[in-house]
Amino acid sequence: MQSAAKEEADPEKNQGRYNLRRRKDDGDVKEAEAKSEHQEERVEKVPAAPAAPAPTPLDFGGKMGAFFWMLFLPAWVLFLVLHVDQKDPSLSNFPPALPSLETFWDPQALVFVVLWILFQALLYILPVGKLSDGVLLRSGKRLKYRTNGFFAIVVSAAVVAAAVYQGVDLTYIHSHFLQLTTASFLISMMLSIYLYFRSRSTGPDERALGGNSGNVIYDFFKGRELNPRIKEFDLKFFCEMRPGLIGWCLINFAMALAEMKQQNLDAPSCSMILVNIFQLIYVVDGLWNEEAILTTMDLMHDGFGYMLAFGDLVWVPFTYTLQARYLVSHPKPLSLPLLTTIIILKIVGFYIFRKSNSEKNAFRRNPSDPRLSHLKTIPTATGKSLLVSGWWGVVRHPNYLGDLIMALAWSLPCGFSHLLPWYYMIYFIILLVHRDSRDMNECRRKYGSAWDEYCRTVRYRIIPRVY
Ligand SMILES: NC(=O)C1=CN([C@@H]2O[C@H](COP(=O)(O)OP(=O)(O)OC[C@H]3O[C@@H](n4cnc5c(N)ncnc54)[C@H](OP(=O)(O)O)[C@@H]3O)[C@@H](O)[C@H]2O)C=CC1
Ligand SMILES: CC(C)CCC[C@@H](C)[C@H]1CC=C2C3=C(CC[C@@]21C)[C@@]1(C)CC[C@H](O)C(C)(C)[C@@H]1CC3
Repeated sequence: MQSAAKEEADPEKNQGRYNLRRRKDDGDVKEAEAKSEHQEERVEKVPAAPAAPAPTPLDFGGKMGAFFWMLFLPAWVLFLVLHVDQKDPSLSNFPPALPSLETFWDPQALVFVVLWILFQALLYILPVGKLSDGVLLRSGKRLKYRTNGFFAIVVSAAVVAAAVYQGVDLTYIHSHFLQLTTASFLISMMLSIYLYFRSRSTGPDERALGGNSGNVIYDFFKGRELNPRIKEFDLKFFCEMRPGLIGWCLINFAMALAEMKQQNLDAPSCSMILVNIFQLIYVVDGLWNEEAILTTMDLMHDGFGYMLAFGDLVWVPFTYTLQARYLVSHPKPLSLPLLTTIIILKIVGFYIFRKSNSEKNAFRRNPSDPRLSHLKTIPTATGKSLLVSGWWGVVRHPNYLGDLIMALAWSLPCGFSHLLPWYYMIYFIILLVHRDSRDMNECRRKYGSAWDEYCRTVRYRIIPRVY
């Protein structure tokens, strides 16, 4: 029989067996049997790589659903882009008139999008910033990620500021929004096709459990390969954290300039400043805590396919900026009580969001972290434990709760004249409720009775005593 240390170092040889370890906070490690009830000490089973894990059940309405979403999502983006441009973007003016086909296409817009992505790729590969460890993969490997997102947004901001100072007119982004969206859509489509074809030469350990049904359309949509890389360049991590996310802030800033131009203002309106600052804080926080993304669902479980490529490169930059775009031609003065309420909501939401995400990330990175020793946990048969007190003892997704409160603070500055700027709030509720149910199924499959015990202890999913 191999020693615990040797088994851990060579997980390939340990298929089907577990290495049981009980960790005390003083770092003492000894072999032990796992207990099934709550316990003071952390019990960690270091998992051996399972041979051929069962694929997960189909999601998003299965094969037909994937086909529907692939067509519906770009159509929905097009609707939002065109509808918000109308003088009166109310539901009674649905649908917006379709422009002529040639209006969709502008080669210059494509060049700008490509240059932006290349610029972000350059910042990503620079040997600046930390190299962070990803989670342990089924193959027993652990990937390294260059987490220099904060550096990337600071350099991007400096470059954009210099360009504006030199007289570059960023309101081009406002006037060519449709063409920029089309260009980004084309790039996301080409990327998805590339991802699908390259995934055919990957082994089972490199594939996501959820994107390998055998159905071309479903797998293309969901994504087959878990961590597609070109040498050290991680495509999923890069796309999720850089061009679209930083592009979101760039577009918001361009909308503030467009508002000043269109409304003949010396400075952006108060609502526009709030939306810009709030969303900038959200993005900067994500990049500052970039390492935490490595323990989120997308990075750990989802394959990289159309859904995420489109989501990262089109959906985020061109729909998350809707509030700023709306405000360009629909100014909203804010009363002092409303302004104060909005700011308080943002602070409360952000606090819950950040604290809960950091707590889970710190726990997943080091279950023996002395700063978390006061928290109760439930051991599971996979070797990982579940937090059952602290933020993750209040509801099962405290991070979603914080995110939703922030989303409310982003929509309120746009007022109640139209439903359109509330789109993000409505979409986000649907997205997070669906993500929560996807995650519940995945965790039940992974953790079995331990997950049921967690759900019995922490009864509510997102909102205490409500849902
Ligand atoms: N703005 C946007 O468009 C979006 C923002 N988000 C935000 O991104 C963040 C990440 O979200 P997401 O990836 O969906 O989900 P989570 O970060 O909540 O990750 C879920 C995973 O956490 C682990 N986990 C669940 N419960 C526990 C527990 N009690 N103790 C320890 N680990 C637990 C499980 O993974 P395991 O056990 O395998 O480690 C589970 O699969 C959230 O703040 C969310 O609001 C998400 C989607 C879109
Ligand atoms: C197109 C579909 C309908 C849905 C696509 C979903 C994607 C847009 C989102 C899936 C998870 C995301 C996250 C963020 C952005 C949106 C997507 C890509 C995130 C990077 C935003 C910033 C946050 O701080 C975060 C926690 C890092 C987010 C992680 C998840």
